[in-house]
Amino acid sequence: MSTAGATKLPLATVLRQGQLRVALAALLVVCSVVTLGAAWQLKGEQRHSLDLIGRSIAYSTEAAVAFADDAEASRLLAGIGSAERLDSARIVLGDGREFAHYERAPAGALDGLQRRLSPTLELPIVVDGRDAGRLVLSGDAGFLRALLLWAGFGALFGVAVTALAVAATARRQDALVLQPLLALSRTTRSIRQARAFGRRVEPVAVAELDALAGDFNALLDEVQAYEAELVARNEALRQAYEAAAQQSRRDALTGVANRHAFEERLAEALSRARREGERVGLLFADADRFKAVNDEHGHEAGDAVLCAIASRLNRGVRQHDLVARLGGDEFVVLVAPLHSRDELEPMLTHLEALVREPLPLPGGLLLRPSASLGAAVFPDDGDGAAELMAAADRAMYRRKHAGRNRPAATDAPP
Ligand SMILES: Nc1nc2c(ncn2[C@@H]2O[C@H](COP(=O)(O)OP(=O)(O)OP(=O)(O)O)[C@@H](O)[C@H]2O)c(=O)[nH]1
Repeated sequence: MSTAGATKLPLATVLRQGQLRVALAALLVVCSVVTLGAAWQLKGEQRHSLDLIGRSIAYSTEAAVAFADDAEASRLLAGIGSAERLDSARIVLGDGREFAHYERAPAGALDGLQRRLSPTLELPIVVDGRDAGRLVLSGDAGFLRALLLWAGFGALFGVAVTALAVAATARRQDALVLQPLLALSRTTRSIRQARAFGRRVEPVAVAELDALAGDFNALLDEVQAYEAELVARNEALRQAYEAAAQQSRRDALTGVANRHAFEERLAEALSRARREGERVGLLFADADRFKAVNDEHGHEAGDAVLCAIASRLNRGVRQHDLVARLGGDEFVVLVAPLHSRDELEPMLTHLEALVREPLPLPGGLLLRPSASLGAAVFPDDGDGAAELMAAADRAMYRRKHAGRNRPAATDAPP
């Protein structure tokens, strides 16, 4: 049976309706059986007593019939009939004539029904050994009416007691079954909405529901552990990604920015400078006679010189300037923002002096690295990155050819 789309009934309604139906059906069956049983039993008793009353009347009226004293017969019928609460009593003679008659007065609205329910009895009246007539009696069904009334009251009382009992049972079921189920439902919803997997369902009194709550909490334990594992994995991945991203922007030998990172920063600095109307300085540095260092002292000494140049350039620039190695023995410095190109010449001199500091190497070797630097300025020496790089490179070569390590003019006048 599919219940998709159908109106959903609350559990409380289903339980209460079920209980009420069962209780009322049981009440109806009990009332019916008790009432019918009592009626059947009473009717038997009444038939028996009507038989005794009939015999008594037949005996008492025998003389009146024998002497054709209908007045006496009627008096006797009325006396016994009213004392025994009969509906009616008649004496009918053998030729069919009514000899004497008693009829009680009608009793209320249900009198007709009562008379229909009344048992009847016919007895012969024997005078001197021959049939002189017959006695026709109709008993009193008032007891049946009373019984039906009592059954009705009993049923009403039973319905009231049943309703109270169902209400009390429903309250208990509410506390033991419905409320825990509703709490489980509320907790599930709030966990789903807030993704709060740390919440737990409270233990409950009913064993099966408590087992359900326990299973639910165990499931939450697993979800929480799984979520924590995912968070840890994500964090590890994020850190690995960041380290890789950092790594991809660093020069492996010297640790300063590589060409890729430098080109990005230069492009950003130029677009900002265009927007804000600022200047950007670009320094190009090339180690002097570096090949000779490699050739005379070995590749490791050459590497040490490259690392020293990188760290000395880094030491000599402002905090927000960027030193990068383009490759081989070539370095660049991004000076941004630059307020005046006059700032560059002292910077070049300072950096060259820093690079020239003696460099002790393992084995007691003492080298004096040197580098030639040239500068270019945006927008004076070029509008784009390539033009600026070329201008700075030219300035560096002029300086190098003018005599390594000696200050040289920049590519364009200030
Ligand atoms: N040790 C080392 N040497 C490198 C590295 N990359 C490039 N080189 C060497 O650097 C040298 C570059 O020499 P050049 O710039 O052509 O010449 P130079 O001797 O510096 O001459 P000038 O610039 O005219 O003074 C070459 O011999 C390259 O083999 C590196 O990572 N480590």
